[in-house]
Amino acid sequence: MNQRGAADGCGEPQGFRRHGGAPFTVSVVLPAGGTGERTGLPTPKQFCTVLSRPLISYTIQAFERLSWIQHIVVVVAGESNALMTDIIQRFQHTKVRVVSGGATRHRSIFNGVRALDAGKSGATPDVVIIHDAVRPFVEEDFLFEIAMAAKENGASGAIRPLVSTVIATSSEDYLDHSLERSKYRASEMPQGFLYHVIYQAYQKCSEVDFDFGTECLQLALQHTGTQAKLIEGPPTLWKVTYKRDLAAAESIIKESLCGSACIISDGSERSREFGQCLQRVMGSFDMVSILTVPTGKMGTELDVLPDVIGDASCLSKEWNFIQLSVNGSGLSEVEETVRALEAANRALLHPIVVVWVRFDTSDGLSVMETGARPLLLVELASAAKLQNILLYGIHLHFSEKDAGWSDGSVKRLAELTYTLIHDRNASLAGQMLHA
Ligand SMILES: Nc1ccn([C@@H]2O[C@H](COP(=O)(O)OP(=O)(O)OP(=O)(O)O)[C@@H](O)[C@H]2O)c(=O)n1
Ligand SMILES: O=P(O)(O)OC[C@@H](O)[C@@H](O)[C@@H](O)CO
Repeated sequence: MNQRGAADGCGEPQGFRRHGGAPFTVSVVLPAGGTGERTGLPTPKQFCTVLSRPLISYTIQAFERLSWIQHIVVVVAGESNALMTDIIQRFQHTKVRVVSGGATRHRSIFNGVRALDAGKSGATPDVVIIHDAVRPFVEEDFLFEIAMAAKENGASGAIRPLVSTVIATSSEDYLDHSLERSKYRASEMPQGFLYHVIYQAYQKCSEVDFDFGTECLQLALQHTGTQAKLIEGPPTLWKVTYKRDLAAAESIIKESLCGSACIISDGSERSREFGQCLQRVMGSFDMVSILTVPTGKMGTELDVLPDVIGDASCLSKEWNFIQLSVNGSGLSEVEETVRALEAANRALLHPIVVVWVRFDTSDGLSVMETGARPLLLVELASAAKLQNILLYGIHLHFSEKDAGWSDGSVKRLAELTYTLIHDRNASLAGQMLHA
């Protein structure tokens, strides 16, 4: 059984290690030197923002979080070098080096491969993974398979079934013949190579290869006789090519961020009961995990909340927060939650949602109706938005005379809360909605 290396005592990733065998090292080249013409956008697609973060940052994150990846070389056009350096700093990316790209994808990739040569990066990797920077959705398990297959076969590549039949056209654009689709596959990324295989392949490349080629696996076969092992990958390997793909990427990322929520009660009995009722209803919204943290224990010290927020080891990074307050002001506690999130730097990589649910049972005109409270919420939300924290308010009123909240009102509240968490609409931040 192969083991994925963990960082050794000095924090250096070990790379892969077979039982009793020598570990081998893996580094990555992310070609990102293109202009993204097919999107029709002025900004190259790898730098287009998705949920307030450049697309390339998601791809880098997919690799840097793996302890067995040693170095990540991002290859960008010369004019994007400063932008790329800023992205690395802003999103605190690690293991990343930036090198200049070339006029074509192959030229960019070769620049990246050369940058991994011993003299430049401290150690030539045994295996290099090449992955288009505009393919942000790549999972560790598949990368593991590609790297192992490259180690064992010299080269490996991701493939996917064709979704359209491939045809050959005559010089006058008539049908010449069509290919039997079942015999062909689409070549995708990631691809893996023994370092010396891809290095030699590029050294022997012709200018035609460099200027018109699109397939690294073919170069390895043609110039080094290395036949790549092909592995069918998941459908998530698709490449952002057109403008619509950016919208699709944002939708996928939003889905990945709304799988969990932390319900924070204000410690009162009513709030605890309501939190449990809301948890039950929210559970039907396939919220993967919900945690109720009574703020009563937190009091002014908030000794529990920072533990919950800061303890990323047991909490996914995608916590969303639903803060309940019954009759009390609640806004000061919401402010404490926002401060704790800021202190834990939890919104660095994606916007975090805090939904303040204020329900009151007063029969008179509550402060909410007077409009005094919403102003404070707007101010708090404006400041929070600067920290990538989206704060929304929902007001729910029911009379003490009622037996309690109706299932209908809780369901309505749950639907509204889930929508705010899912959509993460920055324009609605600070608004006090009514369930
Ligand atoms: N000279 C180039 C051209 C492309 N790429 C990179 O190769 C990957 C896949 O290429 P593609 O999807 O074709 O990107 P673009 O060339 O930018 O797209 P277009 O053809 O629409 O301009 C992208 O991450 C792109 O940035 C590169 O590093 N250097
Ligand atoms: O062809 P494009 O320049 O759009 O993108 C490059 C892709 O072709 C490439 O990533 C895979 O086909 C694998 O080689």
